[in-house]
Amino acid sequence: MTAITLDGVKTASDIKAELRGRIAALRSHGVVPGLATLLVGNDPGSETYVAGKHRDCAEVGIESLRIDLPGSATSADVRAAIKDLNNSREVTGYIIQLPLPVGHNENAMLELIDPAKDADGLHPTNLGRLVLGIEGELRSPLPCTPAGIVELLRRYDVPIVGKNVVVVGRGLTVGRPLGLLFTRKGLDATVTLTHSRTVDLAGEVRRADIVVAAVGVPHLIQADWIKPGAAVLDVGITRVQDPTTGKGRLTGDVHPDVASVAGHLSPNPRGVGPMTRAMLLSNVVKAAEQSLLA
Ligand SMILES: Nc1nc(=O)c2c([nH]1)NC[C@@H]1CN(c3ccc(C(=O)N[C@@H](CCC(=O)O)C(=O)O)cc3)C=[N+]21
Repeated sequence: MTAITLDGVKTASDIKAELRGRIAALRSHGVVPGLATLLVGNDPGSETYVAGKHRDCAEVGIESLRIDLPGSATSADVRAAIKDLNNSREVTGYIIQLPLPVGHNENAMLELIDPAKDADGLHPTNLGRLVLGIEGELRSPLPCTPAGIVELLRRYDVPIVGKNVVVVGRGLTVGRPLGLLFTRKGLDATVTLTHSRTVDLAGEVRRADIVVAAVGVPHLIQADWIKPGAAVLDVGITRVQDPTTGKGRLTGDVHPDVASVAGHLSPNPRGVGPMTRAMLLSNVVKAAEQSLLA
């Protein structure tokens, strides 16, 4: 038996097709959604992701603006760029590409984002609304990777209510908000949030109906840890250099043999990554729709 592939590229493409119509409607009401990215330094991974976000915007009809600061930018420079983005009339939503180079206080910078323009859902107000469980998604953007994971499961009819979800990793952008999202009313999963000090990780994962691996340790999740038929989402990405060709390659957190045990498996790349980008677009469109109602 081999797992059903949770195809992030195809699903993201379906979502983009749906968004195109909503963006056209916004434009006909005089609202032009615009996404900006703020990138500091020149980490090659971050450059790739930012480029992808601008390509996606062009595909669906969202204007986009790219602000790139050199690695030598000071925290005052970053604060000034954030202030400009908050004040810009063209920018209806934006993200600060993480991680920022060492020496910058990421949480302090995230707090400076206008919560109404927070396309990543990482401002404390929006994370707070996630904790409070304020319903009506128009009210607050959800962090893109958690939202993308749930959307991918939904579109493949993977049941969530009452299921045991084991999340591996407690990071700000994935694990921690995902635990909050899965336990919301309506999703109603039972969540175990594991991390580097978890005593028996394999034992925890073995109880899971849904496993989300978001740690960035190549092939950490082994086939014999997986309950037969479980859904497995591979989120972590590590850039590894092929020893023979010297070419860069992406490796996920899930061992390839998991495909013979799992019921559903998201590949990596082409799984959660494209969904993350689709949810970013969705957050921008929702915020623009919200501005029409306000
Ligand atoms: N403020 C902020 N928001 C983020 O959402 C955010 C961030 N910072 N920092 C880094 C992580 C990582 N992330 C990815 C997005 C798309 C792919 C993606 O599209 N990956 C392609 C492969 C791309 C490639 O070839 O490198 C795929 O999975 O098929 C991956 C990872 C967003 N993040």
